[in-house]
Order: sequence, then C-alpha cells, then structure tokens
Amino acid sequence: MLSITDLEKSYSAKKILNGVNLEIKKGETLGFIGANGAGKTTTLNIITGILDSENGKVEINGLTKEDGIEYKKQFFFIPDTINVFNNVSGFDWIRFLMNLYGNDDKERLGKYINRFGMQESIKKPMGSYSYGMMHKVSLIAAFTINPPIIIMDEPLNGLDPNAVLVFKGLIKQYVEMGGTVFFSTHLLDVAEKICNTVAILKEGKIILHDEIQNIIGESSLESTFMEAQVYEGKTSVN
Ligand SMILES: Nc1ncnc2c1ncn2[C@@H]1O[C@H](COP(=O)(O)OP(=O)(O)OP(=O)(O)O)[C@@H](O)[C@H]1O
Repeated sequence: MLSITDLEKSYSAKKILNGVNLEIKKGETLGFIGANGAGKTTTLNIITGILDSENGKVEINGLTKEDGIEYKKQFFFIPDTINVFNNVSGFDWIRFLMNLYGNDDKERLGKYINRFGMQESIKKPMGSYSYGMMHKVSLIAAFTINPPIIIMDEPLNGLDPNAVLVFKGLIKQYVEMGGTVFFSTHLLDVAEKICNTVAILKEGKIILHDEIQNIIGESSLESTFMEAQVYEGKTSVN
C-alpha cells in the first residue's frame, strides 16, 4: 500500500532522516512515534509531497509524486497546523475537497458532521474555529472522502474526549471498509488502544515496526518506547 525506501533528508548540514524504510500494508492502523525532533513531521511531509527528500522513494499503491493528482488522490493528509481560508465555511471547504477527489457522498458528509457535533458551526467561517474544530473539519473531510490511506500528523491534538471517541469509532469503521491509517502521535496510551501496528523513528531510522501485541507483550507501549529510546540494540527491526 505505502512503501518508503531509503528516505534521506537534511536541514543545512544536519541529517534528519538517514535511510527511512517502512512498508505499510492495507488495513494497518499504524501509530508513528518518536521523540520530539525525531523527524516524524518531516517524513509525513515528504510522503505527502510538501517537502522533497535528497534520496529515497515513496510509493502509494504503485504511484509516486510524479504521477501528480492520481498520487494525491491515494491519500488525505491532515497536517498538524491546518492553514485555511478564514472567510470560507467548513462546509464549503469540505465540499471543495470532495470535488477535488471526485466524491459526492452528501449523505456520508451529513452523518459525519453530526457525529462530530458540528451541525451549527460547519456553516460558519473557518476563521472563527478553534484549533480542535479545525481538526474536526479535517477529520470529517477525510472520512467522507474515504481515500485508500489517511495520513495524519498528531490528529488528536485539540480534540475533546467525545471527539476522540468518535475518531476511534470512525477509524475502526474506515479500516473495516478497507482503509489504511498512518498517524504520528505522542499519546502512547491512545495509540495502544487504536493502532494495530506501531513504528518507532529514532536517529533518522525506523528502529522498530511490528504489530502492537508483539511490541508490548506483557508490558505497555509507553515502557516499550522508553526502553527503545535507551536500549536500541534490544529492539527488533522489521
Ligand atoms: N524547516 C526547517 N529548517 C531547519 N530545521 C528543521 C526544519 N523543520 C524541521 N527541522 C528540524 O528537523 C528535526 C525534525 O523535525 P520534525 O518536525 O520532523 O520532528 P518531529 O518528530 O515531528 O517532532 P515533534 O514530535 O516535536 O513534532 C528537528 O530537529 C527540527 O528542528
């Protein structure tokens, strides 16, 4: 589904990604974790075409950035910082995005607006939205458009507990219908509940990528992560 090979990226003289390799299979809900500054956002921005890498290759369903809009239609990306047109309503913005993806499922859109409790605010200009509301609008767009893979950078930031519950439910439904999810997070307890696989990025490489049961065993994702940060040699590499 999503294949990342030998990705390398530097900022000035500093190497951030030093040969990232990752294969994400259809049906995975992959939690992408790593310390602050590990390079998670940089990786996601390269996959989604916001940044270029110096080396390496990214393929989604056999397509690359060079395939243009067909590549773009393989995924929906929710960045950490969402820049929008302040005077456009959330509803018009989602309809615009749906058009881009060739999706016209108004029924599904209405259903997800309700699920996130955005019935009233969706018609208001996005300039009036809080950070969490902007994330809700993006999630409504993502799940309505229903692309092969949804990629998210810290999607849980700013979501209230009810929205987190809705988020979990929609991910489950989306994956059951054949979707794939790849998101970065620092919330290891949530990742442990939502994800079926986890990848840890450290010092510019993926040091571990496995099913969550294999990773945590009798322990917790938090303690596995802490251990991986200290004792890299003890972890397995896929
Ligand atoms: N435009 C830039 N110019 C220079 N350095 C950058 C730039 N963007 C990111 N970096 C550096 O690259 C490294 C990786 O940043 P990145 O945002 O990808 O990490 P992250 O894993 O997403 O971190 P966090 O968990 O804190 O969000 C950091 O050291 C950061 O300071």
